[in-house]
Amino acid sequence: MSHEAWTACCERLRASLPAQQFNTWIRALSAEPEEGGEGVRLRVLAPNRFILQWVRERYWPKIAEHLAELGIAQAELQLGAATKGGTPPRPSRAASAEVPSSTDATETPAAAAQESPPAASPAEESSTEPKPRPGRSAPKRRPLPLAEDVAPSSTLEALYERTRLNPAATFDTLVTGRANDLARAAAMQVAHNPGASYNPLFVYGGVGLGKTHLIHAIGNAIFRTDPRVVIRYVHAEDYYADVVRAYQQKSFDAFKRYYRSLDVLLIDDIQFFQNKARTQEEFFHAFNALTEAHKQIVITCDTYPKDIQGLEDRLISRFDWGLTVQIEPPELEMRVAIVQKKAQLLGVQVGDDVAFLIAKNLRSNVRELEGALNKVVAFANFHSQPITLELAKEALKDILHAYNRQLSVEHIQKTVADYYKTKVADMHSKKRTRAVARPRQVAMWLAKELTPLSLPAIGEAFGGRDHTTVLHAYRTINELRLTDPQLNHDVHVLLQVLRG
Ligand SMILES: Nc1ncnc2c1ncn2[C@@H]1O[C@H](COP(=O)(O)OP(=O)(O)OP(=O)(O)O)[C@@H](O)[C@H]1O
Repeated sequence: MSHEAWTACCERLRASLPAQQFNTWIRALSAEPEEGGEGVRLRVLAPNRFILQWVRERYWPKIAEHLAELGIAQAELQLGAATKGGTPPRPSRAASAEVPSSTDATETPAAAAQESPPAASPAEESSTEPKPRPGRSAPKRRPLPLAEDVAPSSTLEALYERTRLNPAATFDTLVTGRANDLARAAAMQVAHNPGASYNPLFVYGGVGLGKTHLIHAIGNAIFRTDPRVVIRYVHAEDYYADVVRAYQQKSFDAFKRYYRSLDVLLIDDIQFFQNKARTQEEFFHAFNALTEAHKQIVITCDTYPKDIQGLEDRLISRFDWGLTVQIEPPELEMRVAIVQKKAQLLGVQVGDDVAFLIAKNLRSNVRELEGALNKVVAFANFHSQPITLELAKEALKDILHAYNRQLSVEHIQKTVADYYKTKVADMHSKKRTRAVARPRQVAMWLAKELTPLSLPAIGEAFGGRDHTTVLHAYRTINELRLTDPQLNHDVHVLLQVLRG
């Protein structure tokens, strides 16, 4: 009776949980009647403490409720293996991990490019303080340990918090297509075998194409397999801020100890190390120490290693040691799939026609796709209407209008040059005086907002500039719009003029 109840309970859980969660956490459990029990008492067994703790925190109330409805009044969750009925299926150590989303760890936001010297800027103030843990003895683990137990005093939440990972960015929530399948496969390999496969794994690609998502997915997968692995996600700007702080507070020992104590270092947007000599030096030594100890390093960047400007050769050559993979802009089908996946994650129904509308008009980056979907969902909520094609067109009319008018970059450049009384030729020139550079940045910003062109294509139209220059201009103007009323007014007027 109790075995049947357990089977029925599992069926209910299978129906109510995402497959990944069910396969990872519930299939790992087994059940047996308690000795001397009359078929109404059940011991549910978890094969290790990690699973025990996770199931207890997340699923046990629901499991107990189902069992009660199925006539099992007393059920207990314990550590142990089933003594009969075969070995329960073990959770897969494969990398398609799912980390429950109830932790409050947040993704470190990518801030705008910063070329200023390392003074105490707000970006540094808000950066994450390194957290050296002097009491922690150097790990002697090769290979990384299995998930057999977790120190009872450290809750999973606390361990997870230290990683700075975003629980929503997993392999499960990452849509795969031609644009990222190699990068994803390499990332899964690394997650499966940290420190032993590709070290470093270097992922590069344009803005908003999922590089950050991918390295969080690696971290989340490793954490799920073994929460004792010391993982840290850090944005390169925060690493830089940590270096500055260590310098100011003369705390380099603590800084070094902390970064070298990691088992997995996930460092995002390494192009921010450009021309920051001291940061590069520190990173060089941390890199060497970690790789020598077979600790895993994963790096993301917006360009191929050899194309990063202002980075020391010895660092660039090290980036080549492991595997370098690119993420490309997604093709239409993949963009449609991404919109649908994001809608599913938001818990909303979006028809193929709406997904297609968004995917067709927003081509260059996934973040924009997401932004458009959010706009449609917010619009529907606000008007209490279902998401139809008509509603989506209305919600996105600004974007579609810009797209349909096929505004050319040339037209934008001419309009901006007229407005600022400069020459169109200055849009292409290498001149960097403020009077020329600012209108050029405004024009780049407008080109990005009002045309479906990619950053490299916009850069090309502005005298063959690199896409990072366009990105920098875009971020600069976004920031200035918040702090400089005159510039904000200028942009507003130009938007009106160009949108007609
Ligand atoms: N293949 C994908 N499947 C699902 N979501 C994706 C995919 N690619 C990107 N995204 C989503 O798009 C958004 C932007 O991605 P992400 O921040 O990882 O880009 P990035 O390449 O790191 O950008 P940046 O260069 O600005 O740092 C995120 O919300 C991410 O979840």
